[in-house]
Amino acid sequence: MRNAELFEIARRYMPGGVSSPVRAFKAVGGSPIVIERAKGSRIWDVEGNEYIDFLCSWGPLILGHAHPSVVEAVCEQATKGLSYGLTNLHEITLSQKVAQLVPSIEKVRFVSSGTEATMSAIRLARAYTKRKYIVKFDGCYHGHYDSLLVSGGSGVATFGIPGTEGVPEKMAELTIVLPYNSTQAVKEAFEKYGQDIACVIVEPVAGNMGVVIPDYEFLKALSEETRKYGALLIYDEVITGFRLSLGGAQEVFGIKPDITCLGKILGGGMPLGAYGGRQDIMSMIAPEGPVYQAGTLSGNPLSMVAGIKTLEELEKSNPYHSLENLTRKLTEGIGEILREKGIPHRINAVASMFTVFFTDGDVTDFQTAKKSDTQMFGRFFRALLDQGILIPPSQFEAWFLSTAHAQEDIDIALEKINKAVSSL
Ligand SMILES: Cc1ncc(COP(=O)(O)O)c(C=O)c1O
Ligand SMILES: N[C@H](C=O)CCC(=O)O
Repeated sequence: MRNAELFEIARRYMPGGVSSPVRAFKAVGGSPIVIERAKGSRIWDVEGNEYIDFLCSWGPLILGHAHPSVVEAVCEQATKGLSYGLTNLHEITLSQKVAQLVPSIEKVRFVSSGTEATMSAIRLARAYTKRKYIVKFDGCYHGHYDSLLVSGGSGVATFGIPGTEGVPEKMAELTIVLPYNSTQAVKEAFEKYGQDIACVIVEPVAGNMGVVIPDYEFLKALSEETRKYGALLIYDEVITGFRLSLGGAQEVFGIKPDITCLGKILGGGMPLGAYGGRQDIMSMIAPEGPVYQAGTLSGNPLSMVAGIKTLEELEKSNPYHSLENLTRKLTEGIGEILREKGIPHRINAVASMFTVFFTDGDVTDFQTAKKSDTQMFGRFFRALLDQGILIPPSQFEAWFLSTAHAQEDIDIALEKINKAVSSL
């Protein structure tokens, strides 16, 4: 069956035909492709069309699709049991590895998604500080937990959804939303509400309004203000963890948050999230402390072995420098193509994640990201798809590279992007 026919069936039985809104291609038009298989840097739809994949499952696949050693570990584990409901050997290995790699983490709790990680981290911060308010930033996305949907990025931004439908007003009122990269706004908020703020949660490099690079002074101010007022600093490293470096954004910027949320790469393509931090904070979690958080499938052995193998591969090859170089070649090439055609754009890139914004102004926060020409992005997306290039189906998301992408993929991709842009 063809993509469109299958998606019609999908629409009949799943809201919007999808399991997560961003997959519906609504912001770019046309019918979504339906995926059959993937390997390395390539992905194929049910019609047999091959694409070079820069979506990379929204970030987890830093080793590319179906990396042999990850697949082997998962297959081997599957023969030994899919879930135990009790502590397993692999959880112990992965917790040790996470504590060893991520500078701020002494203890870690595994959950099944990034959303669970941020939701639980907020609960923990509120319990630790005995305060109610949380601070988040306009255009940052931290999963779909009630308190964090306010002014969210990702699909909330893509579809222009307020993010508060179904969220009790009393809950939404406890979230203070500030502009990303505004040190002044942070200082003013702390002057006004400082004694009631439990935590600040931030994407240390924003990925969900498209990639936005943090001003170092802004990150420093978050650290200083939270410390000064006794609030906790939560780094949501669900995207940046193990993507910017083995120790994540906190290692790159040399700033230790109080709590770190992880996901995506941590599970190497299997469902996995985690939150961790200092001993004194983490010991508030049940059964050591009074903050309840649990999960039937938490610490699932398949996710654990996929995560362990992924981190081992990253440790072995330390691919960050070459990933960044390859990303630079791609972004410089795209920049050249767009410049030649006179198409206004900005490209924000950090390590192996980047976004091409169709705007003639710098993108430093959600307000400036929103100035992008989303109609142009839609045409660009579809022209690329026709050429066999898959990118995130929204202006407000990040493209990713993996270690499976080779120079040859970049050369082919640039040729195809050139053709696509000529047809716009
Ligand atoms: C920075 C960030 N935090 C949290 C989440 C939520 O993770 P998940 O989709 O696994 O619930 C995402 C992505 O969805 C994310 O990009
Ligand atoms: N931007 C989101 C995560 O980073 C996209 C994943 C999703 O919502 O399905």
